Amino acid sequence: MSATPLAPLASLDAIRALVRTLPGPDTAARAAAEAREPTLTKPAGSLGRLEEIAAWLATWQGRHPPRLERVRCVIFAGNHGIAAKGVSAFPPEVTVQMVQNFRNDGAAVNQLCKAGGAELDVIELELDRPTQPFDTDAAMTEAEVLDALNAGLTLDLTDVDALIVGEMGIGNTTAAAALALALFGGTAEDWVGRGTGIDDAGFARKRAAVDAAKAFHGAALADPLEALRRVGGRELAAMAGGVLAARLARVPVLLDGFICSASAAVWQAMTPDGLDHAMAAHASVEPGHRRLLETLGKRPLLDLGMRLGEGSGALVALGPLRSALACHTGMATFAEAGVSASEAS
Ligand SMILES: Cc1cc2ncn([C@H]3O[C@H](COP(=O)(O)O)[C@@H](O)[C@H]3O)c2cc1C
Ligand SMILES: O=C(O)c1cccnc1
Repeated sequence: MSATPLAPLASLDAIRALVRTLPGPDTAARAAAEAREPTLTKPAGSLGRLEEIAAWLATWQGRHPPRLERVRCVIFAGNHGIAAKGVSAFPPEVTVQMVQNFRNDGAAVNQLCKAGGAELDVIELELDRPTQPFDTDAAMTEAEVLDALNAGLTLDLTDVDALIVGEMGIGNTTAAAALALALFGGTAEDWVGRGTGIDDAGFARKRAAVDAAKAFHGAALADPLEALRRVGGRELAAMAGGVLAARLARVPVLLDGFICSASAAVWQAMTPDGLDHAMAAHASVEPGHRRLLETLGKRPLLDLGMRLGEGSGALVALGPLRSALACHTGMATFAEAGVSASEAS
């Protein structure tokens, strides 16, 4: 386990090197969780995916029993040059206005943190300096994307049992679509959805922006970190950084919706096991999200028709996580309870 917080990394190559040496699963902790499960007073497998969650928490915390005492939710906010091109139903100033709402305890994420038992932090990433419009330029310079990655990489995860990263950034479903296309191919139609609820004309502009980005950046998008720099955004890079920091600190991650998942997907595009410590909390209404989760091989825990971002879907999924943990750690075994075990051998 690495010391936390990490020192900022000096280059994208340093991040590439880090991704080549990611810590793997703790197989002893997983074995301990899997050994306990059939001893508990229930028919084998009867708690369904709750059993899988308990083993996953143990595996990626490197601890049995796992725990969920301290859950951290960090919202990163960034502004996007592409938002000036009419790709969102809302104006770009909503980003900073919503940050104020987070600070005033007025947003969905504030209520869901309280309901789910998570600490909330909001990190603003140069809101007065939007990224460049990525259909005609690279969104960020190398120094800018590195700074944003480091905002997540240097999160203090000491004693944190699970991490949720969320975002606020008007226009960022367009950036997420462009990033998903860069990482996994396909067409703009595959990845572009209506985000905050854009009308038909705006939806066409969104697809055109993603098509234009594909044509403008071309083969340069083949490298995942370069794709993040060219078509991503500050909050996307920071979320990716946070997900990587969590892997190094042995902290399991709950992925939120489309923007969060596309950002984290950079690591799986770089190395096949890059997101094994992350579980898909929910399936967003944004159609690109389902496609992305299928591509990543991740089955969402919940499907509640949500399409908000802010970490909201991941926070709701703390319910099933806490339920899984309560059963795994609190249930009596057949021997303890004097309940007869199954007669099937
Ligand atoms: C009031 C409000 C609160 C939000 N909270 C999250 N988002 C979500 O919507 C934005 C992405 O959608 P698009 O790409 O269509 O702009 C992001 O800020 C995302 O976090 C919000 C959007 C609005 C308007
Ligand atoms: O899936 C998401 O996270 C999402 C979808 C629409 C708008 N904002 C976020």
